[in-house]
Amino acid sequence: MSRHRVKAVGYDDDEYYDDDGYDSPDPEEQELLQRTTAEVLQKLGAGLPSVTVTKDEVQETLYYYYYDVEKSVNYLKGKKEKELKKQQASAAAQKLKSQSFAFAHQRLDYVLTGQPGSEFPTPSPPSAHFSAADFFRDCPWLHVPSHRKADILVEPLYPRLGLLGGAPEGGGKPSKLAMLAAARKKKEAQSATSPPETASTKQPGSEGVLSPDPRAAPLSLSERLAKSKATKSSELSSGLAGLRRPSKPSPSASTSHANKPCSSEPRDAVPEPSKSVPAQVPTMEQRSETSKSPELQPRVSSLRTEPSEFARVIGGTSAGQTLTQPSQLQPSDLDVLKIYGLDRFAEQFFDFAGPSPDDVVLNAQNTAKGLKSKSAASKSGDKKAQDDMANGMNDLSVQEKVTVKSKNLNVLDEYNKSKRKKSANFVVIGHVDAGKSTLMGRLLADQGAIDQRTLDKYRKEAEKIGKGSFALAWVLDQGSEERARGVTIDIATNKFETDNTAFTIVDSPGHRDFVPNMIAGASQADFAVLVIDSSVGKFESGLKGQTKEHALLVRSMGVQKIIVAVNKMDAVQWDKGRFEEIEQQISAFLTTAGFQEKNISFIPCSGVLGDNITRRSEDAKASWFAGRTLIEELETSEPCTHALDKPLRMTIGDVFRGGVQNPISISGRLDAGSLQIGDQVLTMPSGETALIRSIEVDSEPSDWAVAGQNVVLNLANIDPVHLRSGDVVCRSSSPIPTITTFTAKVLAFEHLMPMMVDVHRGRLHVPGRIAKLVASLDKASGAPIKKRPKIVSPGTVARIGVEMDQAVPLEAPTRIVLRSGGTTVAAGLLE
Ligand SMILES: Nc1nc2c(ncn2[C@@H]2O[C@H](COP(=O)(O)OP(=O)(O)OP(=O)(O)O)[C@@H](O)[C@H]2O)c(=O)[nH]1
Repeated sequence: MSRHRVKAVGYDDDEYYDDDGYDSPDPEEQELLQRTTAEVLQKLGAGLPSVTVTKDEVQETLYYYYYDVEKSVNYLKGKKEKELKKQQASAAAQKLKSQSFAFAHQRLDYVLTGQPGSEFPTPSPPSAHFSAADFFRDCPWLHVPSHRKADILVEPLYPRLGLLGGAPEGGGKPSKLAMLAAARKKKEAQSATSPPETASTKQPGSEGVLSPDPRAAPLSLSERLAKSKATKSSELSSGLAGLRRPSKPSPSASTSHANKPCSSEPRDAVPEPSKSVPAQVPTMEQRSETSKSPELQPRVSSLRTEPSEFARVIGGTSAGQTLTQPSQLQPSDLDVLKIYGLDRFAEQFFDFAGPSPDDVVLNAQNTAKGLKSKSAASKSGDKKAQDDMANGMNDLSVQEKVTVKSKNLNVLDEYNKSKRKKSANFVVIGHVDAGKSTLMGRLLADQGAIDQRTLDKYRKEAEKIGKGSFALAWVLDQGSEERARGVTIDIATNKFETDNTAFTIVDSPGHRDFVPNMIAGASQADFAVLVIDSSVGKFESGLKGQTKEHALLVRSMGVQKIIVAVNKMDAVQWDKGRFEEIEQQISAFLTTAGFQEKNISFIPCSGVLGDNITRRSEDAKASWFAGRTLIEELETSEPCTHALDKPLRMTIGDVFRGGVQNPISISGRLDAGSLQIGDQVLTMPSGETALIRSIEVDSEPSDWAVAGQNVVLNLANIDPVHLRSGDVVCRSSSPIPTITTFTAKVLAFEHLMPMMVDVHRGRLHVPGRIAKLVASLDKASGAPIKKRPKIVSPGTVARIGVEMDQAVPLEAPTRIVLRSGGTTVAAGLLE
C-alpha cells in the first residue's frame, strides 16, 4: 500500500512501483483521510492562527502517523513553531542589515552633500546582537595565548589637540603665548579707533584685551574666557538644535560645554538619525548646489572642532563666534576622514588655503607693529600676482629681435678719410718680477694716463699690506689676488696716447704658471717690450726662466720688433759693463730666435725711478747712455700692417654683460677685414649669428672698425651662451672653417715626438696630440731635410700633423703654440 509499509515488508522497488509510480488508496481509507484532515486543521487553526499549514502537509503527516490526529497535530505544531522562530530570526537579521545599510547611506549622503534639513544620523542599537567573537570563532589564529601577545603601542592617527587645535580636556589656564598675544591685541586695540578707556570699561585686574572688533570695548582675558564659556554653550545649544530631533534635546550640550569651554566639539553633539534624512541619494549637481547652500554652513561649521582660546585670541574671533569659513576640503576628502573619525580635525589640519598657525602668529605680530597682514596681503595680492606672472610670461620672448639700421658705409673709405691716430698694441714680457708692471705703471703715470691722486691711493694701500714697492704695478695689477701676491696673473690692457699713436699696453704675467695668458696677450701684439732684471743673479735666473721662452713665443707668434728694457739699473748703479753684458747675451739669443738685428733695441732704465722711460735719466752714473728713451723707441715702432680688405676675422678676447642698452658685449682685436653697425656677423664654432648694435674703438663710439683696432662690439639677437673667449667672429658669406686636424710648420722648443699637447691660439686652447712628424725642415729655405723623423730635437724646424679633441675655428696662416706638461714645446704657423 503505502511506501512506508511496502518498504517495511521488504518488497523490491521494481516490484512495488507500477507504471504510474503510485498505488491509489481505497475509498474507505480516503474517507478516513478526509475526516482526520479536517480534525487536524481545526485543531491547528485554534493553536497556531498565524501559521499556514497546507492540506497536503496535514495528510502527509496523518498518513505517517496512521491517521492519528493527536500525534499529527503535535508534530505539525512543533514543526511550525520552529519554522516561525527561524523566520523571525532571519527577518531580524534582514532588518538589521537593511538598517545598517540605510544608516551608512544616510551618513554618506550627509557627508557628501550636507542636505539642508537633514541631520547627522546615529545608528540605533541593533535588535539582534551580533558577536564578532562568534563570527570569528573558527579562526584559530585569533586565539593567541595572552603570554605570547606583544605590547604594541599604536600612535594615534591624528595629533593630540591643544594650542590652535583646541584646548585639551578640562580647559586649563591660557598659555604664556596666549597671554603675550592677548597683550599685543590689547596694545593694538588701544592704539586703534576704540574710545579711550574709561573707569566703566576698564575692569580691575584686567590682563589683556581680546576684542576682535576695534570699536568694541576691550575685554580682559578672564572676561573673555568667561564670555567664551557662556556664549559657546548658548551658541552650541542653538546651533545644534537644528541638528537634533526637537523632541530629544541633549541636556549634556549645555552642561558639558559650560564646564569645558575650550574643549572640542563633544561627541554627544552628533544627532541621532532622523526621519527627515531623505532616502533618495541626490545627484552630484544637487550635492554641489547644496554644499554651497548658506544655511548649511553653520551646520557644517558647527561640526568642526572649536578653536582654542589661544586660537581665538590670535585669530581675533570672539568666543561666541564659530569657525564659519567654508570648508576648503572636498566632500570626498571628508568622507574618507570620517571613516577614521578624523573629520572633525580635518578642516583644521588640512585647510591650507587659510593662514597657517605661523601666519596667524606673524600676522598678529605684524599687525601690532603696524605692518600689513601677510594673509591679507597675500589674499588681495594673490590674484594680482598670478595675473602679473601670466602677463610677464606672455611678455617674455626669447626671440626678441632687435633691428639696427645700417648706414651702409664704405668702411675702407671712411678709414682712409679718418684722421684717427695710428693704433699700436705692444705686449710686455719677461721673467717674473723683472719689473714689467712697475715699468708700465710708470709709463702710464708719466704719460698722464693715470692721475697722481690714484697713484697716492695705490701707494697708501700697498704700504698698508707691506707691498709699497708694488704701488706702480697696481696700476695694471687690479686683481685683489694679484695685489696680495704681488704677481700678475692675467693680461691687463691699458691705453695711453702720444702725439701720433694710440698705444695699447698688454701687460702679461711673467710667472711660468700663467704662460697661456701671456700667449693670449702676445697674440694681440704688434711688437714686444722684453723687460730684463739687471740685478746680479736675477738676469741669469731670468735667462733660464721665462726670458727666453717669452721671447721665443712672441717671435713665433709673428712679432718682429722687440724693445729690450734692461730694468732696475739703479740696483746695479747704472753699471755700463752690466748693461753691455746683458745686451750681448740677449742680442745673440734673439737673433737666433729669428729677430732681425734692426728690430732689436736696448734701453737701460729704472721703472721705479722713471729713468729713461719718458725722460732721460738725470743720474750722473747713467750719463753714458745717449740712446732713445722707452717712449721714443715706442713711437718709432710701426704697427703691423693688417689685412683690411680680407674677410672679417676677430678673435673674441672677452665676453661681458653691459647695461640695459647693451646687454651682451665682446671685446678683442680685429685680425682682418672690417665691420660697421647693423652688420650681421657669424660666431664660430657656435654657428650663431648676431647683430652689431654699436661699436667702440679704443673706448670711443664709432660707426665702423677695421683690422688692427681694439674694439668692443655690442651685440643683439644672440644668446651669450654661444659666445666664449677664443671664438672667432666672421661673416656668414666667408666663415672660418672649424677643423680637428691640421699640419703646421713649427720651431721645436723641446724634443718633439708623437705626444699629447695643448694647442694654443690666443685665448683658445684645446687638448690634442702630435699625431705624426712629417719632416724636419731647413730653417732658411723650409725644404725637407728628413722625412718622418722619429724625434725632432729642440731648435729644429719641423712639419708635424696635429689632431685635436674638438673642432675649433682655425685657418692658415694662423700662429699656434703647442705646450705639454706646463712648458712650451713648439710654436709655429698652421699651414
Ligand atoms: N730697484 C728697482 N726695483 C724695481 C724696479 N722695477 C720694479 N722693481 C721692483 O720689482 C718688484 C717686482 O715688480 P713688478 O712690477 O711686480 O714685476 P713684474 O715683472 O710685473 O712681475 P710679474 O708681473 O708678477 O711677473 C717690485 O718690488 C718692484 O718694486 C726698478 O726699476 N728698480
